[in-house]
Amino acid sequence: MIQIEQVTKRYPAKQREREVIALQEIDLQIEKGDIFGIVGYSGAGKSTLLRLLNGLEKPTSGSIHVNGKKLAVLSDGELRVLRQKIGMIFQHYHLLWSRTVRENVAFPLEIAGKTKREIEQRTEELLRRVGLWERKDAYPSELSGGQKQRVGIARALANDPFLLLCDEATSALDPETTTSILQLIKEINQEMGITVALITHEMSVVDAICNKVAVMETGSIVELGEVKQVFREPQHEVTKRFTEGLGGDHIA
Ligand SMILES: Nc1ncnc2c1ncn2[C@@H]1O[C@H](COP(=O)(O)OP(=O)(O)OP(=O)(O)O)[C@@H](O)[C@H]1O
Repeated sequence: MIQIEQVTKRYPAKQREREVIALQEIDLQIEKGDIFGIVGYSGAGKSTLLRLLNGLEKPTSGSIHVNGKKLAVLSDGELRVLRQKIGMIFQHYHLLWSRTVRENVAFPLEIAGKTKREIEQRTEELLRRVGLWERKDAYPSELSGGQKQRVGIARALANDPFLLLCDEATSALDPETTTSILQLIKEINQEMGITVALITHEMSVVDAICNKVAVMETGSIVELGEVKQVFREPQHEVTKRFTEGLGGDHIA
């Protein structure tokens, strides 16, 4: 589904600052149905990789194919259509604070030009799915962190994405809420067949729901493979540090 080949991303030097090589010769494949974890410390290049995946930025060199289409050759219009089919959730939710829960979920449907009736139906369906229909008229400021992330998830699913990108989606949540949000992401993956790519600095998140993992350090992937295998025999120092003391609370 996603093929990343020899991708390098450089940010040119600015006054007094040197050029940054955010990603260096990255090779990565994400297959349909994966819950793919990308883990690394701050500055490793995870967010840059996510921005390249949804076409927000272009690689300096190398190629990215999504569903067989090379991103670099898509027109702005084609990229926009593709991006409607890529849902995204964020650490700080990025909700519209002046809109109710229902209106937040309706927003991407309005942009996609759906009819009022379609929007009403789909919004109700999604809010019921994430367990927030009762709070449909609340404003984000009236919700807990976990509830806000459920709104974010419902909004991300609005246009039937084939891919869900999660940017530190549970990093602002307490452990119990984290477990329930990860459970929901897992269910979405299994029930709706949506492929998930998530970035995190917490190996416990990878442990809980991912089947594959890439460990990043300073712009490179230092370890890659099936989660079980990587956890059983971590090879790289960074992976060893990340996997130390993990108990293996996998969500089935
Ligand atoms: N727009 C930009 N211009 C210049 N440098 C950038 C830009 N975006 C990212 N970088 C640099 O690229 C490197 C990788 O950053 P990135 O945000 O991808 O890492 P990360 O692993 O997501 O870290 P964090 O977890 O802190 O978000 C860092 O050195 C960062 O300073």
